[in-house]
Amino acid sequence: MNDSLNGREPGPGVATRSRLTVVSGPSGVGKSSVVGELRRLHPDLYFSVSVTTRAPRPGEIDGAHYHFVTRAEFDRMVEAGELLEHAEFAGNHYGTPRAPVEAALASGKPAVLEIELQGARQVRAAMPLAQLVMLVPPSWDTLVSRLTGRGTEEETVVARRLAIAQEELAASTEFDAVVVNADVRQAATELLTLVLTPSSD
Ligand SMILES: Nc1ncnc2c1ncn2[C@@H]1O[C@H](COP(=O)(O)OP(=O)(O)OP(=O)(O)O)[C@@H](O)[C@H]1O
Ligand SMILES: Nc1nc2c(ncn2[C@@H]2O[C@H](COP(=O)(O)O)[C@@H](O)[C@H]2O)c(=O)[nH]1
Repeated sequence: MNDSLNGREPGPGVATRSRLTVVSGPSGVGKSSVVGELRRLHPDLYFSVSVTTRAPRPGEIDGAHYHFVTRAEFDRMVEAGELLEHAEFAGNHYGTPRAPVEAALASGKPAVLEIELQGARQVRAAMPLAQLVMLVPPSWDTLVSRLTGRGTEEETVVARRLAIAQEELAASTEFDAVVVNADVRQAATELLTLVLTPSSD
């Protein structure tokens, strides 16, 4: 099967081996850190910028870290079918703009999404040839100290995210690959190999 559009038929002249990789994993495991390193290792990949209703953290830039949108705008995008997947996570809404991902894959560029579990499941259902990678911490205590040490969320939000983290880690068997984030550079190198490996179909 041709995998350029991850399960859908390509148009004429479309490159054939680009692939969508979903990077998921519990809050605080280091997804942004590892994907940031992946971008430094291979700037030519396509990295999706999500929309979110969450307020920006200090230092986050609209259009770079996220597209920060109102709930009304988020709902409009959902209604218009502009999101490839979307989910509510710990009180905020997040989604992947569809058009840029499809354009990247159609042009032959591997694309990388950094999203939570519900979204990963939606991508798997819509694009069966997408590759799902879960990033896991070396230990539960490490995850707790990374999330609390980041200092970006209040205690109640940290507790909420850790409760969800237990469910996310339990779903690791649904994923095609599991990468342990003990060292950011090492994890990004492993991820790069996965991202550049074509699907076997
Ligand atoms: N391998 C690592 N060793 C030590 N610290 C790390 C490592 N990876 C990430 N961190 C630190 O852990 C914290 C959480 O990392 P990061 O924000 O990348 O996680 P995340 O999975 O993207 O979180 P969220 O899903 O909540 O956005 C940050 O302070 C980051 O610097
Ligand atoms: N389903 C989606 N999840 C997303 C998307 N963009 C980010 N995320 C995930 O949300 C949580 C919380 O993120 P934070 O920036 O508030 O810490 C985390 O797991 C992200 O990976 C998306 O477009 N869809």
